[in-house]
Amino acid sequence: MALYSREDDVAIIAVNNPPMNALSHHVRKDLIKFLKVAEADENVTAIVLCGDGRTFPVGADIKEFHKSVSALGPTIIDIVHALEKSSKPTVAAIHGSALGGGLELALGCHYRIAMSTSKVGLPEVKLGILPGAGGTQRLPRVIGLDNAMKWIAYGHHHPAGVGASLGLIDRIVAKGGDIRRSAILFARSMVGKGLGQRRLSNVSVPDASKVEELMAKHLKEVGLRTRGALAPVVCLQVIKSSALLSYKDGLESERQGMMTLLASSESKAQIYSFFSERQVSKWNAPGIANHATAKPMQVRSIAVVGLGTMGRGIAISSLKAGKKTYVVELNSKALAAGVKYIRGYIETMKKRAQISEEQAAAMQSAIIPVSSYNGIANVDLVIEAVFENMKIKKEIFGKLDKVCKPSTILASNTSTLDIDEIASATKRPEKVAGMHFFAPAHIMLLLENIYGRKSSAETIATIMDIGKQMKKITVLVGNCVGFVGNRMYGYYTTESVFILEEAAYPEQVDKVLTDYGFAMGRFQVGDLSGNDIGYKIRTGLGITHKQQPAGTPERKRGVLRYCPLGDFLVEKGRLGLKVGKGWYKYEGSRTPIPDPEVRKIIDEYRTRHHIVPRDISSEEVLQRMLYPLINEGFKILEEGIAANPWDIDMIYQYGYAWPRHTGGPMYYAFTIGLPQVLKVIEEHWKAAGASEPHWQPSTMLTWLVENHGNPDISQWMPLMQKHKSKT
Ligand SMILES: CCCCCCC[C@H](O)CC(=O)SCCNC(=O)CCNC(=O)[C@H](O)C(C)(C)COP(=O)([O-])OP(=O)([O-])OC[C@H]1O[C@@H](n2cnc3c(N)ncnc32)[C@H](O)[C@@H]1OP(=O)([O-])[O-]
Repeated sequence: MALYSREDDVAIIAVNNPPMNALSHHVRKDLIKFLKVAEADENVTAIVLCGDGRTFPVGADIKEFHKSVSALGPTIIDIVHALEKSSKPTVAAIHGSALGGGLELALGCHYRIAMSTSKVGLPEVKLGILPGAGGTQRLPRVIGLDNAMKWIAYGHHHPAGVGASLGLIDRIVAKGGDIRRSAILFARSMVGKGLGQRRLSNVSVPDASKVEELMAKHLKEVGLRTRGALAPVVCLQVIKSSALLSYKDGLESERQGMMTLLASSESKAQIYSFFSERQVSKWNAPGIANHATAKPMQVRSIAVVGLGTMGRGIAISSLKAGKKTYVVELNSKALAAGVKYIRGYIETMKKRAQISEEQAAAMQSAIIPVSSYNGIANVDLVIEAVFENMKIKKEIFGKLDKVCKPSTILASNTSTLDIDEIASATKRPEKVAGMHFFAPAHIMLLLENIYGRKSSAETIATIMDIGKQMKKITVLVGNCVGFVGNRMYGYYTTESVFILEEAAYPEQVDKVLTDYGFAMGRFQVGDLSGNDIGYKIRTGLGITHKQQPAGTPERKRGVLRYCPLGDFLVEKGRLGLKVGKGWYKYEGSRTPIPDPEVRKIIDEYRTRHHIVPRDISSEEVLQRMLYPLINEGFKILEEGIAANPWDIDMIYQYGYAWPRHTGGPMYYAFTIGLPQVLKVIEEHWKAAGASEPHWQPSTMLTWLVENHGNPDISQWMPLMQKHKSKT
């Protein structure tokens, strides 16, 4: 709802719809009603619009989208026009954030004042839509076309001070000031000053003459930065109309753009992503604990064992979260190198104004270098980040168990290994868990937390809480080889080399993936992370080409199909970007260049095995790259390793750069339709049989299709649970 009050001659209309003052239908009704009251009251000379509680309105109510209530009048644009039309000065008093429809309301006001700590922006593009309450037409009239294109096409939130420098905010109230009081005084001072030019629909766009040039510039940038997404392009086209058409016709173009985007699968995927991102923090470890009941332990200090690339990043994340951070290397040279890197990184963040001087000083003084395990006996949490080797990890956990106080939680940053086996090296398995960070750990937003069979509720709640304190998207999953992310990714890479054998070169596969929306294709990613990583894993499994006894068929490992092309590359020194050659060659930059040498390796291999390359469609490449991963996702849900499909999707968006506008692998499957996905998987399974088990259809996928067709993604788990409880 909204509340109406008077301070002498100034009317105050305050939105009161916790937690974020979203502009739900009942709020919109109140706003129109109170504006009429204020307009009709001859004792009112000015009107202040504000938000109660945490913030000014942060936009339309996203929960109403794709429901009929979103279109029920009054709409936000009706309120914008009522604010603008008012014969009395209207002032938006912004504290917290004014975003989306909230900022559009503020743009309807004749004046805007804001706290210096506030944020403003039109982030609709991140929901796959555009500012649909006049924002595309009104913002360019205030801050110019160039800035408006940047703000709207990328959807960033901007400090109020930046808004003030562009003329969007008329006055800034210093931290600690009283925004409502300032707005009342400001509104009163504007009475009788004339409102003509304060009504944005009367004003023209300042840099309208540069429209074509700006359009070309921004379309190019958007193409590179948000590959394959429709909303940024439609946003730009609609903003363009603000320079070319009347305000009224521009609004019509905005309305049409909004209809197109609202109907797109992209906006549904983005809205799903918005809620999924928040949903993952409401974790559940079935039979052990959940977010509502389990209490985290207070963690004041964290020790990071191993200062390689991962350990350094984890230590920086710990310092950023304000923890006393012990950094551990038994070798003094390695310790010094690690500490030097971490200290240098903090200074760089300070220079780039990413952190303040005080924060940098606090982080520097919270680093405690240690060269023996005894030095970390009293820490609350240890995160081990040494080599991916079970024997070494077990040795370390055994030692930590002996020296650390009984309450210390011991976590491993393993990306694939069995947490229960690691825990078995200790006498405190209830205090052992996995915390799988993604490189570089201080930058990547994903944290995949793993609970073991014996992890306690408190241990799980604590690692989830630490993820939140580190400001990561923290997803809880169960224990299995590769957990969720890498277990699924394994089949993505497996299938990619099968495609090379049969039909395509790396650049052709990668192009299909970048056209789909990935920033990089699978082979470019391989080169970037180092092809030797996969090679080491395959060596650990004893399956590389060189490890086989003479006479082993090159394309088989037991009954399984195998493709050794990746092995050949590494054995020829083509480790990837770091050595200037891998699946591609690199000539002094990170730009991948298709390499005739690689084609030769593939061609010779095909000739040796009498494979005649065939034409392959982009559709087949995409299906073969993505469907095995989706199929494995269903197996992961079926086994209870992930509690919900959105857990998997968030892991993929934040850990594997899955294009957000398609929602993630599981949501994408829902968009395509589960029956269609299953049909393709079954065809491959029929053709490949037991030699390619990743095509064996998941029981859950099959059951859902046979019994429910393509149920809404929110229903997958409830339907399965109901079915299981009956059988
Ligand atoms: C159909 C025709 C329509 C035409 C008109 C179009 C008008 C307009 O152009 C479209 C829009 O405004 S689009 C909107 C443009 N605006 C945006 O995109 C801004 C969206 N919001 C945000 O980005 C973040 O919430 C903030 C940065 C504001 C705060 O971050 P923080 O401090 O980390 O807090 P938090 O954890 O994030 O949120 C707390 C709780 O609030 C919930 N909730 C939040 N906003 C909501 C909303 N608008 N709605 C509903 N709920 C919303 C959130 O789900 C969570 O619920 P839970 O049940 O507790 O999990």
